[in-house]
Amino acid sequence: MSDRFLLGHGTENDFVVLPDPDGDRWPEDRLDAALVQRLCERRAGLGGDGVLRVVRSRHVPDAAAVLGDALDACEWFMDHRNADGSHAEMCGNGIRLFLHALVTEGLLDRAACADGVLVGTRGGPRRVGAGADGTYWVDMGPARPFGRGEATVGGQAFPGQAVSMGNPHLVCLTDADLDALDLGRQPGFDTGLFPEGVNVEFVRVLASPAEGADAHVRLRVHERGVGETRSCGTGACATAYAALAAGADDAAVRGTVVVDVPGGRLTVDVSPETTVLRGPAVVVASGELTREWLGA
Ligand SMILES: N[C@H](CCC[C@H](N)C(=O)O)C(=O)O
Repeated sequence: MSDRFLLGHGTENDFVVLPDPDGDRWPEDRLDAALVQRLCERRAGLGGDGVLRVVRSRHVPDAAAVLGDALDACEWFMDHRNADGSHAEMCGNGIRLFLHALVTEGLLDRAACADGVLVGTRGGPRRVGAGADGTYWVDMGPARPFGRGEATVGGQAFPGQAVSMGNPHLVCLTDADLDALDLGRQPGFDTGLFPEGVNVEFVRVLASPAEGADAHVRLRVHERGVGETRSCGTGACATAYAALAAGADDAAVRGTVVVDVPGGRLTVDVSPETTVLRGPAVVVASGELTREWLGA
């Protein structure tokens, strides 16, 4: 049995990638929350914000329930876990790395990805494609606002917009000094609005968007099930929606937003119909987990 892994990232939101095409290397009962936590530890393990298992959809027990009629069209399934071992519905940086890993592992031809490949996720099917510039794009589906909330950090309140990208986000537009925020612990939030927890973005809207962009923002993010990360793809999409919506009525939320995250730059195209996320993906290294570590 191969215990091969890859390490990679999308704008420094990094993941342990476990190639498991036939579902026999890392079945659900082996890749449990405890092993995910150990893999993601940055000293005693490989280190990562989460784990991406690369597996054909037919080998994922809950794939039929989340994909429905799209099951046969999604050969591959992104089995994502947060660093704490929890499942999430969607991961925007992770799914770009997922497609890139399929290409680097020789399981998919990059040239066949220009028009996009349908990938299964626990948030449903998502189309992911290879850009001509070496980046990847993801059709993330429409941003869905679902109320107003408030985050608290160090006793300071930050009003925000609740937005679902399949997973829940609270986007707090603020003039505060983002670098002064202590995101070493989970910001306070309304558990009534977010009963399953929430990813919280703190966002500065910058002046003078770059050429071709309708808005330019900078964010820091505290991710559900992880902690502060260098980037969050679904968070960038939720943020782009909220930044554009702040100045328009919901029906007219449309535009291109440049999102600067601590780990790099993402671009998001927002429309009432859908949200397209664009950004890089890098496979850093590959290797084998040792018997010693696995048996530890
Ligand atoms: N922590 C998130 C999942 C990962 C999202 C993020 N890494 C991304 O790139 O979208 C959640 O529990 O909803």
